[in-house]
Amino acid sequence: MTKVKICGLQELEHVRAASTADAAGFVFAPSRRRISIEQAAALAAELPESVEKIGVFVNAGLDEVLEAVQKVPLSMVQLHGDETDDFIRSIPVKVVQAFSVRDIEDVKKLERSIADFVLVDAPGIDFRGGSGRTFDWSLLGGASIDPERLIVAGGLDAVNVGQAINSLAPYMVDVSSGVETEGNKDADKIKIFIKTVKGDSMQQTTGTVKETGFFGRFGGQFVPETLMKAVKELEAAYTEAKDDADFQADYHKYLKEYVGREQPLTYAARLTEAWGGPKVYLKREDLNHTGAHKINNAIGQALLAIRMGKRKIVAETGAGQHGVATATICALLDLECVVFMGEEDIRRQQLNVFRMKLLGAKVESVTKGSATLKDAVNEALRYWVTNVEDTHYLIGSALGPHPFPTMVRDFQSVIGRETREQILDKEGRLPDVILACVGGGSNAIGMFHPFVEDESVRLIGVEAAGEGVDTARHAATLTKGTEGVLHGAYMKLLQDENGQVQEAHSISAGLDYPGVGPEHVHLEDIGRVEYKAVTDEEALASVIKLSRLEGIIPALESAHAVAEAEKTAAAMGSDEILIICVSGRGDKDMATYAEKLEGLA
Ligand SMILES: O=C(O)c1ccccc1N[C@@H]1O[C@H](COP(=O)(O)O)[C@@H](O)[C@H]1O
Repeated sequence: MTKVKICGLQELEHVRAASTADAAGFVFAPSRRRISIEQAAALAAELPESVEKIGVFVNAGLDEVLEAVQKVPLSMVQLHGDETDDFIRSIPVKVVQAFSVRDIEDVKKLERSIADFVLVDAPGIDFRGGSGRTFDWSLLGGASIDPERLIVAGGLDAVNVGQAINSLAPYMVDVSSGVETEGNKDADKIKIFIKTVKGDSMQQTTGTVKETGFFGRFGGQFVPETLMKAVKELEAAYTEAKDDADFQADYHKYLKEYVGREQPLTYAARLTEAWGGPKVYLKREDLNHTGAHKINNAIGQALLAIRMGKRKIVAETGAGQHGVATATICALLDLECVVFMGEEDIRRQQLNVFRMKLLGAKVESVTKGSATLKDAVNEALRYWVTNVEDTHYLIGSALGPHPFPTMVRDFQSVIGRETREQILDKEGRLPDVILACVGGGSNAIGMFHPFVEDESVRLIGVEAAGEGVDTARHAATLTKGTEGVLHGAYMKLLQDENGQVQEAHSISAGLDYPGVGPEHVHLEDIGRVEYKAVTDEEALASVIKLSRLEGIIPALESAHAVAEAEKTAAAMGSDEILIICVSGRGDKDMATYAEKLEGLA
């Protein structure tokens, strides 16, 4: 099992919290975490003998290192400076040599290390280490280093450590900033980190939940132990609620009286004429209160949270539609609401940011990674880990650990159920083709689910091809992704050969997620649903078409489904029926349309 080191300890309370770790680090180098040899000795005395006591130095004199080894006493020494091989040989205990990894040249250097262990870290900012930043783990892909000598550090925390272990299989993981709050060590975070790695790492969880929440081979509950209780509690609460007539009545009352359901299935006469093929119908999720399908799910989960006695909600948002839906429901039901949103998405979707604030939600800007949806999910998960007792994570798509993908699908299935009844009513038969856009995949799974058993109905999910699926800038997870774990579920995702999650791109903030809901991956796997990809440019052209032909300005996400529908319709006859799910309206995208569409129009 991977060992854990908690570094930068300065106070007794935190030393105690770290007593179940395998190693404790004391920083003697220039740092805000620096302590004296005497202080380290007093703290080390409180630790069990089995815990390694590691001193961190940067270009210190040999006398200082030897004094610390003897007085603390230290069982290992960690060197972050430019220490020579002779210096390393002079140290009477095991030595960890740290390397900042920026490029392949750094990897070559660490391969030559004579130290007992090699520690890989991100380059420091103010000091030689402890910056809280991750480095590109894939650089170690071809490195000739025995994993039994490898210690991984740099920006680790309870959320990403599972992925670090899965990618690099190191001897030990080392954390400092990731177990701090506002620059100080946090006893809860220390315990959570240790438990995540030792008690129930992502790898170990696999075995325990094989039976639960899988769609074929996909899904599951790949979460740290610290979230397992909350996930199980949610699973139990949802299992009970979904069969409870009162809960269902309440949920449907809000859908009718607050969201404004049922939404029409509009016959698109001019689009039908322009495409010259099948009869085209539009399922009008754009008419929902708050402007998109997201509210169907937000209401269901908020009611469930209240049923579980949780009155605080955390959510992530990409385009802002889920954030607005969540903030809306929280205002309505008097729940506290925090929404994490990538800085890049905040820039693209300012109107929705203001809406959320106006509704009383706190919007937290996420600057890590690509500062988009996946990073917002990471931060929301982190927040949930530390506030799990009184907070429900109201996830916005059919993603995450079981029961989220099933639960979100069920709450969104109102789309497909209404559509089914409406088309039978209007045409007396089922449609030939249904299309919906897929980011995480919630409007699509809600639309498809009631038709999955109807083999005559062709189901097409449409992903974002961004600037093209053969470029590096797309979000076509099902088309180009490979299998792996992301945000608690086994799915398909955009990752490199070392399991590093890649950045997804789409002009549409709601589609640029590098994974996809596990049920979609299963439906593709068994050949029930086809998945296609549409570029930014094609989606923009469809915005113009739908606006001019039907007087409906779609959201950028929905425009992807319209673009693919046009291609599909070209091969269909006039006796056939095609339905497009218009998942949301374009108000939120108006700034992008104003910027991009002048030339095209
Ligand atoms: O923690 C410090 O302040 C520090 C200062 C100088 C050298 C190393 C230091 N700490 C080491 O840095 C890495 C990564 O820490 P983080 O989790 O990214 O904050 C770790 O090995 C610490 O031992």
